[in-house]
Parts: sequence; structure tokens; C-alpha cells
Amino acid sequence: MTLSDSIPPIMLADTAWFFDVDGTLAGIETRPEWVTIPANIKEALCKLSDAANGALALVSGRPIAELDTLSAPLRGPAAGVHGAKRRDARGDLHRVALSAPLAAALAQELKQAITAFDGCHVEEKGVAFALHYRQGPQHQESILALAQDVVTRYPELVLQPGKCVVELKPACVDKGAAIAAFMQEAPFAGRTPLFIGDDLTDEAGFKQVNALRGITIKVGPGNSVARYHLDDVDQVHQWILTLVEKQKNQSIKTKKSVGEGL
Ligand SMILES: O=P(O)(O)OC[C@H]1O[C@H](O[C@H]2O[C@H](CO)[C@@H](O)[C@H](O)[C@H]2O)[C@H](O)[C@@H](O)[C@@H]1O
Repeated sequence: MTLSDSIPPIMLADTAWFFDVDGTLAGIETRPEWVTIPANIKEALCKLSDAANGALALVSGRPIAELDTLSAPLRGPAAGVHGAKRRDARGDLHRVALSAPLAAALAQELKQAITAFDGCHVEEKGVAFALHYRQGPQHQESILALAQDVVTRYPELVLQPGKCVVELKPACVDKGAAIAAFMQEAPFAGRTPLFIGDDLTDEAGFKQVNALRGITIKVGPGNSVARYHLDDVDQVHQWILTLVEKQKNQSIKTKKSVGEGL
């Protein structure tokens, strides 16, 4: 399958762009802190954002501060921690919070409990907790049981499974709700949404974008409600670079025809 077979032509300037990060813009690494986005892709994202008048958001399980570091110099609208934190195009922050005592008690309990499982670690995200077992895959079932036990006791939390990780996040948040909120606001409103992602947390985003008759692209293997598909992060990068090249050619043509009309 070639790229042009898999994804329909996109009206660049009419699109509201939503990008997942890990497994989509950045390859999966053993540790979350080892992840990078190549410089040419960050540059291409800045150009896409400019072409869309700023209607481009990262929508990730990571906290917004990490997204800013990973994607610099891009720093625009973003949804972090699966949508629990959202920075709109004006720079205003919208947050769902856990009570401070609950968050502190959970952090303490999870950090203590995970010491029983070598190779596993807790990523504390304030409002959510990721229990990683990529370096201790033999503990997958025990980690899932630990997470299940916590959500049974705290109904304000739900499980969010992912790639060698299970996360505990607030029950009311998902990427679909974050995208829906962006789509109510300038400069996203009125455009055709496009969301690309690779993981289970992205399925809520795909559902929302399908409901808005947008374009949904699943990266990599696995069942998905997304309508289109790319094989891996390298293909995502190639597709983004092709889009930017197309945008450049479109603006050269527009300039030429304006010049010819003079
Ligand atoms: O929504 P995303 O941008 O895809 O973020 C999902 C989670 O990604 C990170 O964990 C995953 O990627 C790590 C780095 O490649 C990998 O080591 C880990 O096994 C994966 O689960 C991140 O650490 C989480 O906070 C995100 O929720």
C-alpha cells in the first residue's frame, strides 16, 4: 500500500490538525524520557500550524510541559494527560484536577506497591499515574491487578491501558472530549478535523473525529475505528513532509497566479 492509496487528499488550509505524540510523531523508546521528535518534523509541524492559522494541537497522554519540551519551537494548543489538561489557542488552561490529598495518597501507595516489581516504574502526572512495565513484561498481570484494585477503591479514576503501560486517569477525561472542546473554538471551529494516533487512548479521539466527518488515521497494527492507516512512525514522518511540500507548492502557485493577474 502506498501513502497516496491510504489517505484521501487533504485541504491543508481547511483542516484542524490533531496529532498524538508517542508512537505517532515519536518512536517508542524503552523509557519515556528518551523520546525525541526529529528536528525536520518539528519544523514541518510549525509550517502546518502556520498554514492552518494555528489550528494544530498535540493531543497526548503526556503532560503539556513535556509536550512543549518535546516539540519546541512549536508551542500552541495542546491537550495533555489524555485531555485532563488542555491549553486552548489563546493560551488559557482548562484542567480537571484530583483533590491534593487523594493525589498524594495515590502517589505514595503506587510508588510503594511498584517496588515489588523489578523493571516497573510509576510516572506521576499530577492528575494521572502511569504504571510502566516495558522493562518488566513478566509483571504485566500483576501491574494490571494493582491498577484494577486502585480504581475499584477510587471510582473517580478509570484505567487507560496503553503500550506496556496501564494508566489511572480521571473518569471524565479522554482525547475525544479534548478534541470536541477544541472544535468549538477558533481557529479550529468550522474546519475538518484530522486526528492521527497509534494507541488505545486514541480510539476516543477517532470516534469523535469520525462523528464530525473528519479524517482518522491509525498508525501501526491493531483494531481501530480509524478509517485510514499508516504502518509506522517513519511513514507518518514521510506523510507530514509530503504535506508540507504540497503546501509550499500550493503557495508558490498562488503567488504566481496573483503575479500573473497584475
Ligand atoms: O498519547 P501519547 O502521546 O501516545 O502518550 C501515551 C503515553 O506515552 C508514553 O508512554 C509510552 O511511550 C514511552 C516512550 O516511547 C514508552 O516507554 C512506554 O512504554 C509507552 O507506554 C508516556 O510515558 C505516557 O505518559 C503517555 O501517556
